[in-house]
Amino acid sequence: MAGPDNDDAGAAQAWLTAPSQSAPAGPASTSSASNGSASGAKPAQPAAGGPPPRQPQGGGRRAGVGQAETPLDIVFVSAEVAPWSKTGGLGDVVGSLPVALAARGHRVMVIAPRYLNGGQNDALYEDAVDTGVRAELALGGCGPQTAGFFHLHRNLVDWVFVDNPVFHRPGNPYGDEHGVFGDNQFRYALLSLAACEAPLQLQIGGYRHGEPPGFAYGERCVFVSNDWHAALVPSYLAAKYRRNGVYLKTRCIFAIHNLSHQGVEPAATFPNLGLPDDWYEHLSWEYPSWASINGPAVNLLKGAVLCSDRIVTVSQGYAWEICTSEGGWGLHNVLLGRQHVLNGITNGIDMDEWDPARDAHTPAPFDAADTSGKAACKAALQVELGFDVDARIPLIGWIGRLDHQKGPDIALDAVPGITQRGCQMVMLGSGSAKYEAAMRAAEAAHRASFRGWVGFSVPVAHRIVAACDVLLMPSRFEPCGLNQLFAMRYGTVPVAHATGGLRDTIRSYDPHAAGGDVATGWTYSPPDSGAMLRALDQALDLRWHQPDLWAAIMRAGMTADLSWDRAAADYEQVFAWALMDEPARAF
Ligand SMILES: Nc1ncnc2c1ncn2[C@@H]1O[C@H](COP(=O)(O)OP(=O)(O)O[C@H]2O[C@H](CO)[C@@H](O)[C@H](O)[C@H]2O)[C@@H](O)[C@H]1O
Repeated sequence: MAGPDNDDAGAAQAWLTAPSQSAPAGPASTSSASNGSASGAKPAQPAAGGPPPRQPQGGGRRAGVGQAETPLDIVFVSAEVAPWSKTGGLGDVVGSLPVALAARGHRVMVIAPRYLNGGQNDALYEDAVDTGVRAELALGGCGPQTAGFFHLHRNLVDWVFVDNPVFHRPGNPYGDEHGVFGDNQFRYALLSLAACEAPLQLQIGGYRHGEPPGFAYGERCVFVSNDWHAALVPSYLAAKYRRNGVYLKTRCIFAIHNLSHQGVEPAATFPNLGLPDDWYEHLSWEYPSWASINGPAVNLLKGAVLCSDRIVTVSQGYAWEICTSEGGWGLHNVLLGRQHVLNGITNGIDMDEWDPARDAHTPAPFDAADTSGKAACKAALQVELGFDVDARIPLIGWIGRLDHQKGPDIALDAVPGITQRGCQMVMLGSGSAKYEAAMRAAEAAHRASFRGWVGFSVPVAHRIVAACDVLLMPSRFEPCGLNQLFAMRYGTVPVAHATGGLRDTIRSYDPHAAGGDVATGWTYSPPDSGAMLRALDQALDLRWHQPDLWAAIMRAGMTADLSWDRAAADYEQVFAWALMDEPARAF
């Protein structure tokens, strides 16, 4: 069996039977639900009384990239971005949606921290040059702060990295082996305020349509601030800038990738945010009764829901779920109040990075026309894992953060049942120590046919996605999910809990369906191992007894339009709506 891979920068990782190292903590802040097409290609719904929705872009893959009717200056703000600082799906999205928007003719800047942790990952920032600009930031009780800006122009996008000592420390972006960093509210307030300065101060914006470099984006742009870490951007724009006559024509879209993290801290921290006193009401918050702590608090994500011009989340299913008491994490009433500006846009995937015909991490190329390379990938992974090498044995995979959301416990509960069915299974994940221990125990008990990998390794993720027959996604909730999309592109059939983006993107097999589109996988409910095993049984039965239909299911996934160009066009529609309206909070 193979030992640990060392090809993933900065990752601590090991097969469980190899000498194991502790994995970096997963992302976390201080606190903390429709059927659809295979492509997820439903257009965003308009706000009530808003303009009619744009027509869908067509079902199949489009020959070329569309062009924007109105090129805009767009500024993304995010705590993580692939490849520099990805810890999960947020990094994937912010690494690829901006590229898709730039390819459509927009001028796009992405602003994220310049994380230096002393590991191999630091080298990724070497191509970014110091602009020499130092922004003085007024962050209230924290005193004046300085932010530097490093810049790299690549794939038509301006990648800007905010530099400050708070981003230079061992660990992952959000924490280290001791847990989540205690000053994350301050670190991401600094990022958010620096991001507001970047379009005004950086003379980098000259790359659109052959314009000469050397001028600023200026104050007529569209911000896309992502998740709680960038949730102060709409508040800063409204309270600090518009009140002073700046950014009057700018709009801010707030993108929710995961509502369970909201950036909640005690109310006493409000003065540290550098916001005027009268802004407190937008952020004020009482912990819900189910929270383990109580007392007055500030909730950065709540502020963004109230103050941003439009809100986007990453699937239509999730846009619905977060407006319910079950899926709203205490914010459903606030979200219901702004439902008229809330849209769900299903994520795409990076079709270059996740291309089975050109994947540098896998041993053999394949595509929908010829899947023989997939069999080679499976055999290679069986060798690597020390499993029997046999194409007939179903190989089942699971990849994700070891977090309650992703249902690693549900997957682990099913291990005895899966191995009894004669399958092999591999799990890749990092995060909670208790789930890591459970993976170790499962491997010890089922050494012939179960392997776990503790750590974060993009190459291993590619090898598992390419090799497996089935990918399990037992997530309790899933705003969009990317692994099911990667899996479909590699002919790996997803079996997933019918929730959020999983239900939107997987066309579930229905033996009673009369004609129509071929399925791309299975969805099941409720989110427990029994329901998951029943769906897996149906899938395996079909694989054995109707191989032609199984191949058609694989092909349907592999040929679905999962590209970002479709989603990028939907984002453009949201930008256009935002620009038609007055700012949500003028001052
Ligand atoms: N141990 C490991 N080694 C290597 N790679 C690993 C890994 N663990 C996870 N990954 C990778 O990290 C990414 C995770 O994507 P998800 O869609 O599951 O995102 P996540 O839940 O982090 O983010 C949130 O944001 C995204 C983006 O909007 C939503 O899709 C999602 O539903 C929402 O919860 C994938 O690229 C996956 O392959």
